[in-house]
Amino acid sequence: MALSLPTHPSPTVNPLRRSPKPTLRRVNHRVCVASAATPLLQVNDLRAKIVESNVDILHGVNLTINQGEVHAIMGKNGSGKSTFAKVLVGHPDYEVTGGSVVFKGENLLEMEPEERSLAGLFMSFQSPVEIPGVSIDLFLAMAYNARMKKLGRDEVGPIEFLPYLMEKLQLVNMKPDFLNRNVNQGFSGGERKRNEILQLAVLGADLAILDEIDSGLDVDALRDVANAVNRILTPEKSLLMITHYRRILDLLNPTHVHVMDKGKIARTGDISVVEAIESDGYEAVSALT
Ligand SMILES: Nc1ncnc2c1ncn2[C@@H]1O[C@H](COP(=O)(O)OP(=O)(O)OP(=O)(O)O)[C@@H](O)[C@H]1O
Repeated sequence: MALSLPTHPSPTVNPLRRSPKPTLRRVNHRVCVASAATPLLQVNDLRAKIVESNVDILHGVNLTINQGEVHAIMGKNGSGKSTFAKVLVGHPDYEVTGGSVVFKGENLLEMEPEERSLAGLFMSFQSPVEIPGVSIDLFLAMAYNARMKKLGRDEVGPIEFLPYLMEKLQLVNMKPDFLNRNVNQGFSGGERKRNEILQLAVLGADLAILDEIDSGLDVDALRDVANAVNRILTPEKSLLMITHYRRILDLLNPTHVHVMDKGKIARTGDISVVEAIESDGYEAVSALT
């Protein structure tokens, strides 16, 4: 890795994170850090359409996420879950047609996708891209240093970055030889998901959006990925996950479960919402609003 010499302090302390002034509270088995004033993410009446076809997909999404909360969005296929997540990170396929999104007190919709990531938003994609010829360690070092540069901080050299990377690799229970693989090339479904979680561990985020991180995983891989997410999550970090399955919810203990229907959040509750979905189906649960 051709990187400049290290100049910032211990790499085990992620310099991308800024310390809040927390007060502790307990939500659903997790000790959370309650921000005194503003929510971490405040979405109001968000509307969006597909740029190419002009088809409206989001029809007024409302959602509030505070520091330390774990939110799950469920819903029928095609209800708009992934579109919502992609609109949050600024995917160019979609145009916001109404509403507002405030992230850490700032207007998220005015930021470029890269700025959103720098501000502390991370998203895993259902189908991550392959990058032939670029090894994972090099990719992660480049991504990490790109952030350092944007933040006006010194880049990190290999001598400092590698121990930091190895620590994160251990955190997500992956073997070092994984780092020599090219990004997502020839990866199994499980390896792709683990790679996404490794990226999250290395780059850090105040709000991680995980879109179907559990899809296609065998039971052992699912438990590994969930354990890794639990180890990455600290009390002041928040998670928004999209899933169809209860198993990951049991492992990640969401504080809030939402049901999306026709581009809106149709119902919000705790894990009992999942029980209602399992016994009565989405139609019945959405119709309760
Ligand atoms: N870029 C796009 N081009 C064309 N259609 C799109 C695009 N993005 C979303 N859609 C359409 O918008 C609707 C919502 O899609 P979205 O992927 O958000 O649903 P979802 O709730 O995540 O579904 P699933 O549970 O199957 O993943 C679908 O009808 C989908 O085909």
